[in-house]
Amino acid sequence: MSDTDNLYNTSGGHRIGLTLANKSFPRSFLMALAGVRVIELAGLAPAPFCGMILADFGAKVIRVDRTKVGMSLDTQGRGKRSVAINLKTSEGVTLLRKLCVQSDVVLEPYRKGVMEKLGLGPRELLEENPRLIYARLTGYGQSGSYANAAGHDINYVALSGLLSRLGRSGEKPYAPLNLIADFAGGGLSCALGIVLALLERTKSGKGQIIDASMVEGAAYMGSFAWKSRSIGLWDRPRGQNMLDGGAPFYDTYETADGKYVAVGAIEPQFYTQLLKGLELDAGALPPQMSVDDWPELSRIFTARFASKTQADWSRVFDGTDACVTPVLPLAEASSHPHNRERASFVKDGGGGESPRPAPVLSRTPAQPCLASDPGVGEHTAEVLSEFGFSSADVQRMLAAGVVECDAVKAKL
Ligand SMILES: CCCCCCCCCCCC[C@H](C)C(=O)SCCNC(=O)CCNC(=O)[C@H](O)C(C)(C)COP(=O)(O)OP(=O)(O)OC[C@H]1O[C@@H](n2cnc3c(N)ncnc32)[C@H](O)[C@@H]1OP(=O)(O)O
Repeated sequence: MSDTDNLYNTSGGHRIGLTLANKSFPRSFLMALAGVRVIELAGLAPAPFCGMILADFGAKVIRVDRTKVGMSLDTQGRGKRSVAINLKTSEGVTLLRKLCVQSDVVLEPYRKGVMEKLGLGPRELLEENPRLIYARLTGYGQSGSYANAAGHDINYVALSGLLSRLGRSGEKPYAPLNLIADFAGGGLSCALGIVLALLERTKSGKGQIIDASMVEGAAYMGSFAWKSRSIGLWDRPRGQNMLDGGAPFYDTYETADGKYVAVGAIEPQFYTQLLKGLELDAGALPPQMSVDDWPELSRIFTARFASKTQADWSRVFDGTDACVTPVLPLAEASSHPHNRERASFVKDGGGGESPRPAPVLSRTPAQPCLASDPGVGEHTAEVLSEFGFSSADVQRMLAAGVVECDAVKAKL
């Protein structure tokens, strides 16, 4: 039995406890980022995802919410605690500075200059805590002529160059959800920067500033698109190349029941398996790499795939190297046998399903918190007490509107 088997059961994806080398350990000690304290200033999507990754792998993440907002828009709040602070008061600013002095990482998602205006820029905070890692996650970075502009994922992907390559032939560029800049190039790459800075700090003893631009993070994530131009992968217009929907052997097809399958049979030996499963005679078809014949081959494949249901095609192709898989809706991904066997999805206390943190570390895997996400100010009193504030201090700040507490959720 592997360590992963011990960590997650294989029926519903619930964590059933941690047992390594026949010993039981408390949850927090075994995670890779145990002992790391993170202050995350509440943002829209990329910084919350970054904070959730850090929390999943064991960091203590405190989300700083605004006061008077009622509810949080953070859907990536797993494993975090929330403190609500009014940073438009000088005492709120002083309070945040005190939290940062005792922390390892501050993560801020605001437009360039916002933190400096508040007196919370890297100069001030690193002077008070030279070990602090100051992560700035923005769209355009801290310099350049767009640095002050508002924007969202689609704008950052556009400026990275990648959006020009995404979309079907003859159609306009198409942004695939907000995955590329917000999450791959933003939250995930910022988390990598933080982990790298934490690693480096073990040698230098010093913190540093991370300038995470989503334009650059997206472009970097897409390095393959730039560097594989040398082998002609992108010579044709958008949507007419091998990996962007142009090739019949790398595409999706509708099945008889209105569902879809994904085909990725690139190598000749896998392509042979695809033709075999489709019961097509290779000798009667144009060669696989005859680009001019791709539209014709696509029509043949389309007709074939439309003749059976998705489940029929799974029966044909499962267990072969044809590289054909069902296109699963989100709601069905966790119940696919392969994902179920690996417990790739977890259920939280409220029954909501989401992906288990990846990758799996053999000795110190992530253990996602299955409790409900924090409400705004749910942990204000608890966290401030941990940072050394007396309950009289907290009561005074509550009365002055410097901080807010969700009394119901905090069970005060
Ligand atoms: C009707 C609306 C429904 C909305 C439903 C939303 C559902 C979620 C949907 C998620 C969509 C995700 C989309 C696709 C994305 O791409 S998210 C990525 C967005 N871009 C970034 O994060 C890049 C970096 N950030 C930014 O560029 C900007 O923050 C922004 C996103 C353009 C928003 O700009 P803006 O609202 O003007 O805010 P900023 O200039 O950053 O200033 C923030 C102001 O808030 C203040 N603030 C912060 N914390 C506190 C606090 N605790 N207490 C009191 N005040 C606080 C700051 O001081 C600052 O104030 P000020 O300097 O403006 O006076």
